[in-house]
Amino acid sequence: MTPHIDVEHITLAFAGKHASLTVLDDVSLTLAKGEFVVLLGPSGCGKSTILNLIAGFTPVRQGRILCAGRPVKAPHPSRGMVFQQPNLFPWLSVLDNVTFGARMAGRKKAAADADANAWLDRVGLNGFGQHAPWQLSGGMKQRVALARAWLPDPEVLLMDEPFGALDAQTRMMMQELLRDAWRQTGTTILFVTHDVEEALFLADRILVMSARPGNIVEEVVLPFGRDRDIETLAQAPGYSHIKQQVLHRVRAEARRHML
Ligand SMILES: Nc1ncnc2c1ncn2[C@@H]1O[C@H](COP(=O)(O)OP(=O)(O)OP(=O)(O)O)[C@@H](O)[C@H]1O
Repeated sequence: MTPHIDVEHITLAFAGKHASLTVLDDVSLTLAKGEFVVLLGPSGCGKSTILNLIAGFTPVRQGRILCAGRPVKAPHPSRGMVFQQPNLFPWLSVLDNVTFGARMAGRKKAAADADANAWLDRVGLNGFGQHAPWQLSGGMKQRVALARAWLPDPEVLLMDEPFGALDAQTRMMMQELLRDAWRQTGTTILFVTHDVEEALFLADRILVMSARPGNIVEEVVLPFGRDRDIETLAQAPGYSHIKQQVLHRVRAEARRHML
């Protein structure tokens, strides 16, 4: 089967003041259509850089990236991005934040509003469309960011530690909400986190990266199926073993980074 996202032999260095910094060294990975893949790895190993390359924000210099068989050359609405900070426009209502991109792309307001309201409903924000961002909690703002990212019906969502700034309870609710939305839409997702339990709950497959220069050093296919209960997943056969395996690898790479 042709992969939906195909990252082939990417090497990338950033120019520094005195020398260049090689961040990615011959990285290859693929995502199948509708797959949920989580990237884990030490700080600075190049996880966000991979997302930026796939999004088209950072130009590919060595290697190539294909999305649905076509080379990625620039950002495109079919590849959405969600960041740790929701980055809402403070002067716009929740509804106008969600529809902003769609309206800039020329969609009629009534149609965009109808779709945005359906998304606000889906993320549990029914009735909040006319609120201002400052009237929302951190978790609610991030739900707006999810609705905004999903509104153009992207084929791929790139998520850079989207729940990293949330408290533990809110984070769990957001993880459940994300899994539900993903299962309904079938969007292909590449998700970056430092949290191994988050990865175990969300992913079909986990990719562990080495310390910089980053490369994929381990791939773990999770055997838990797609019906997962966040409260009982830890009792699933193999969970403890896989958690230990992934944690061990991530910590070993992080230690290597510190040396
Ligand atoms: N535009 C840029 N110019 C120069 N250096 C950059 C640029 N973007 C990233 N870097 C450097 O590339 C390396 C990898 O950064 P990146 O943000 O991809 O890491 P990360 O794995 O996502 O880290 P973290 O887990 O801490 O968010 C870092 O050393 C960073 O300083």
